Amino acid sequence: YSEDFFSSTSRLEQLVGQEEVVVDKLERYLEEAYHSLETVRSYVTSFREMRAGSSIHHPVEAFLMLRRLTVDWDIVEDDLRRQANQTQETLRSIGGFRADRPFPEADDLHGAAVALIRLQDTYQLNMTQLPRGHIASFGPEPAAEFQSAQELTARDCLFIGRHAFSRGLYDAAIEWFEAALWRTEEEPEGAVTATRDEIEPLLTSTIKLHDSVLEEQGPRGEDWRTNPVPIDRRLAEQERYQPPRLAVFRPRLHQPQAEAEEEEHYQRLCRGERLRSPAEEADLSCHLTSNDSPLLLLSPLRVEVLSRQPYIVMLHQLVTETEVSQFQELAGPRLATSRHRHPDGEFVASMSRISKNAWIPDDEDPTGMLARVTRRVAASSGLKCDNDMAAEAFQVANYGIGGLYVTHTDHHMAEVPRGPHAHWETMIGDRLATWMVYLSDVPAGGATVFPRAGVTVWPERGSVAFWWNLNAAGKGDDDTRHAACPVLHGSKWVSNKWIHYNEQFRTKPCGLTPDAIHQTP
Ligand SMILES: O=C(O)CCC(=O)C(=O)O
Ligand SMILES: [Fe+2]
Repeated sequence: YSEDFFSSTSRLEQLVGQEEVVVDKLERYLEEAYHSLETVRSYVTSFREMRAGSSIHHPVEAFLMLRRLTVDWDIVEDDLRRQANQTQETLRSIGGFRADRPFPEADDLHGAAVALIRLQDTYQLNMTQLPRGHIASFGPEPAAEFQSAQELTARDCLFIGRHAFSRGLYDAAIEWFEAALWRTEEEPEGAVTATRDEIEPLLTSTIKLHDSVLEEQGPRGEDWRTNPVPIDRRLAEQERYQPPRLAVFRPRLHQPQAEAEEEEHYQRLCRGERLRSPAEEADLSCHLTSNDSPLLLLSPLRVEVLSRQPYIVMLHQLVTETEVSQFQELAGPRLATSRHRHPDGEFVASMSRISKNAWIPDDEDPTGMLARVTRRVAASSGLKCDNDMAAEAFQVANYGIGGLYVTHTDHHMAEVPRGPHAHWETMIGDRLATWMVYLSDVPAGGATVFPRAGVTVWPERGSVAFWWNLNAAGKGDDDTRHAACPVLHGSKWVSNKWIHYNEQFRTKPCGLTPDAIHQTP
């Protein structure tokens, strides 16, 4: 597989530097080309002026004409030839530059189109504003707005619409084709990127298909999606599309959810909606604790309890600004497209996890920073982290625009492990707890959400989300199912440390009941 660009902002930042080199070459070429073309232009102008007014019977005109066709012509020819060489040279130089390093391919553009479709969907972005590059933020802070320097053209909207169509997202395709239509009207004459004639038939046939898919197959399936009601008024008036009463959304927390329901919870939490009632949130609080660790005596943990059951906390400002930067520097060059575990135990590149990540063992950090933070993980969790069986190496992840991680559990040993690492996994036990530090603020989107627990965690640079995936007896708690929301604006970096069950048996015994849970720090 080739390393893509769209799945991480870190990679996109490198790409800006690369494009700049190409643009510098083009700019130099343009300057030289304009210079050469100047002599060609003055030759042309000189002839035109003579034709317009004077007569060849004038001796000066006669002289000038002969000069044009001899001396001047040599110069023009030289300049044209020089320019041809420069064109060749520029092509060669840019070609060589591009061949030496990775440049994006069609897949990257498709990835970016999918990201826009997904962002619009998850955050219910306003379709009259998005094509103009205007988005509003979602987050704990007061709403902010982000305006891009450039806008999407009619052709861009058409491209994205086609993309939505080919993925069976007929509702989104219609919205993008409609956007393409009104964008054509805003484009100045002479700079039109797509025409009505091109878009309208597509829109019409998509609406037809939308309605017939909805009529025959329903609004949602494996590989298609439509609006709940047909676009065609006459079809929409049918009895079956008359909702008897307004469908009210009622969150159902702390119980297994069907896929569509979990998705609904996920999207609402990503947008910052509250799914828990005030009564359910009443027992949440903040406290300071040194968690019985001498390491935290002078600077206790600043714990914000986000959920009691499952126990999820934010440990505010536990990693310093310098450490955060060091994490990113260590991980940057090692980032590779994230993979996920295929049912047969192998790891495959993934559309359910759009990010790049890297694993960094503590002893590969010559500064000793990772080892120091690992000791802080142990102190703040009260768990052993000092060998390979107790805890995994830090995993650092960087998400791209629209980058996400679909809902999952971090524990994965409800079934007996299979695949090449099965023996090792059985020996170390499942992932008891997750310690995840945010290495960046995210201006819009990018929250970590728990659809069943009804919790949204907003990224905060230097702060740590910590939760228990297993109960005290080592059984997986599926209410910890969680996901990373798509990044709407910004760059999201996190680093995880997963702490395993079996090595903790001396300090974390089972509880008095089979379903006792840990609720520290
Ligand atoms: O990035 C996030 O917010 C969550 C990441 C996560 O769940 C994971 O890496 O397992
Ligand atoms: Fe996770």
